[in-house]
Amino acid sequence: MLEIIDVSRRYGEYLALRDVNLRVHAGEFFTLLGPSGCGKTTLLRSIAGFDHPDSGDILLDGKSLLHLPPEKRPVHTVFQSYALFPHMTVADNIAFPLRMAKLDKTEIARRVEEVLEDVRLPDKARHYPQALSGGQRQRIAIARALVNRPRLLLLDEPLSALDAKLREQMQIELINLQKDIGITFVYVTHDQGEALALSHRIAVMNQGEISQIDEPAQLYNCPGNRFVADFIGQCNILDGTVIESHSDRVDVELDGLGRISLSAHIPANLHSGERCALTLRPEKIRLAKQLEANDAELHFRGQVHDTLYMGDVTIYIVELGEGVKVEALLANSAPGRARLFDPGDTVEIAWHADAGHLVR
Ligand SMILES: Nc1ncnc2c1ncn2[C@@H]1O[C@H](COP(=O)(O)OP(=O)(O)OP(=O)(O)O)[C@@H](O)[C@H]1O
Repeated sequence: MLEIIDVSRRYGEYLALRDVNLRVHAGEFFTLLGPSGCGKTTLLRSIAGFDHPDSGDILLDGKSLLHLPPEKRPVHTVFQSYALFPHMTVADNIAFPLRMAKLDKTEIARRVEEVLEDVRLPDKARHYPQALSGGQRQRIAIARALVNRPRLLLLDEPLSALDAKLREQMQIELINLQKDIGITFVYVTHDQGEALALSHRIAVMNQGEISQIDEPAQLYNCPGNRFVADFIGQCNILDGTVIESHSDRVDVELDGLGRISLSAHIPANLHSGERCALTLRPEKIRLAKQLEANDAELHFRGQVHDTLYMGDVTIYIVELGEGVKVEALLANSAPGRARLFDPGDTVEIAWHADAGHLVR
């Protein structure tokens, strides 16, 4: 439905977008995720028409948007700051774009009522924005964006002004709202947790380029490169060298840990001598005083270096030798103690041979 084709944007010397290509499907909740300055807002503004690419094209249903000014594009943007008019009631705020479009009064009233139902605030029509909570204001801003029935809703960090509890509640509401109304969402955030929770697919951006586009679980479990592994969630990144690459497995010498053999999650065309890294999520690691041997697993012995008590879980940083440390995470399901092991304790750790994901 939305196609970004070879889009580049330069600000002076700085290349903010570099040959960006992506496709968003109709009805999809699609997220642009990346650290500050990676270009996600520039891309969103280019879709909205507030910025113009130097090269490339942006198509909606096969037609280029580039020659259209923002107000002529069938697209609406919701910003982090709600941008509601404080002197107007909620109903007047929502009606504003319809009045601009000179719709008749009964049609305006009908649509305002309908969209207030969509965002589940039908009784707030006569209130002023300052009488609403942050979450309610953002829902009204979304209602105002939806009232014109855009083909595409662009959302630029719309929840970042809300506190953590309210944010989670609004995330659930956004998922349900998008499902109910079926409009395509393109969402911008630097918060990886939010992206994983909300999106059908995520484009991870790094320095103006798309690093990987995938579904949340795929991005988390099978990162395509070190940047994605590191940016999404906690991750152990164990450097190594390819010893031998076969059609069905690869042998890798992990720095300070020795040789391992992997038969899944292997990048294509690895060659002997090439540097690589095993990416391994902390919750995939088993940790105990003693672990029974299991042929499917890789076993190591180490010493607890630090512990971090997080309430629900405790993170154990275990030194496996020669300065190689891994982070393992254990749920604190038993009541009472904050940690099972203390710094200095000798422990055994193990992970399934295919639990990690090899990247270049
Ligand atoms: N109008 C502009 N003039 C010059 N440089 C700009 C302009 N707009 C953005 N940039 C630069 O382009 C890069 C990408 O900016 P952009 O706002 O797209 O990043 P972002 O990923 O949205 O970051 P953030 O999350 O901080 O908003 C940044 O380095 C920024 O400084």
